Amino acid sequence: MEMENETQQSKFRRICVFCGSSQGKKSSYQDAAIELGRELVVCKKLWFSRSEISIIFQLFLMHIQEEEKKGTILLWNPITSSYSKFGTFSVQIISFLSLTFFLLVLKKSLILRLVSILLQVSRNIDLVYGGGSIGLMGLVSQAVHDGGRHVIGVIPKTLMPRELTGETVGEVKAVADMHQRKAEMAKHSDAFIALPGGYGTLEELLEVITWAQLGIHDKPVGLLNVDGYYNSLLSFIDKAVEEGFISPSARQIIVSAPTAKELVKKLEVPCHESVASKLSWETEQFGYSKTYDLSR
Ligand SMILES: CC(C)=CCNc1ncnc2c1ncn2[C@@H]1O[C@H](COP(=O)(O)O)[C@@H](O)[C@H]1O
Repeated sequence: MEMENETQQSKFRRICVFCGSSQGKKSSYQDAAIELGRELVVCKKLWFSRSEISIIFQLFLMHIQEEEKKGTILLWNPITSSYSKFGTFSVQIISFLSLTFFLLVLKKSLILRLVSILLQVSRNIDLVYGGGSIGLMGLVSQAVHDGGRHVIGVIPKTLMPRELTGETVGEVKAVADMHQRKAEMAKHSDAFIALPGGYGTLEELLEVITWAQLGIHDKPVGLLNVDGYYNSLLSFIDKAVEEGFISPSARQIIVSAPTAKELVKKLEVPCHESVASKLSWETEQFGYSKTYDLSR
């Protein structure tokens, strides 16, 4: 039996999340931020690998053999209407039959459903974000931190006073300004996700899309379209494609989904090809002497 996709372990080590410094009016935005945080930490495992099945049955067999040695396993004999002890041969027959039953008779979907209820596996993705505990930023960072993953907040020195950003969980990276913040956030991440947000979120999102278009990085960019919040932005982008301002291949840079689970799953699949040749991000234009290579 072919077990595709044997593991759900993520290919991403760190994801950068852009989101509102406000919580938004609907509770669904806040729920989505928490759900995204949890999704980075853990996901339901949907598959057993062959080696795992074999281990489970070995353990099952060992358990039955132990019980059989103790003589605690009794078999109901309908002919004599009495219980008799379970022999080693019976143990082997039962183990063989149950294994065959599991692998050949039970439907794959049923096995998967059972397994997805029973098992959880870590995604183990760390978070990079704008720092602070205000708005959706606070909710997503707290969820990742609570899940035991590393959180890196990148904050410009001028925003560091707590009354502006609130208490930050995890590691704080102080940077000179907003430009350096975006470069640092991008450099330390393997993918980007935008939750609902305002000007700041839009600016950060559009910048990483533009960088992908220019070939500065080829990291996936996801839009968490909670309750259709970004529908009008997506329509506008489609209009720009129609009118010839955005190329159809550059349109593919944005991957969107209504839930965190679907979005992270979509991002795991290689999505956009490098739209332009790879460049190194020269930040001299912003007054830095250092060259940032965003490809990590
Ligand atoms: C001075 C002031 C109003 C500070 C508010 N406090 C903030 N602290 C940290 N990052 C922020 C703050 N406001 C906006 N940002 C940045 O802009 C994004 C959110 O902006 P917005 O709420 O979508 O538009 C965040 O990802 C973050 O990178």
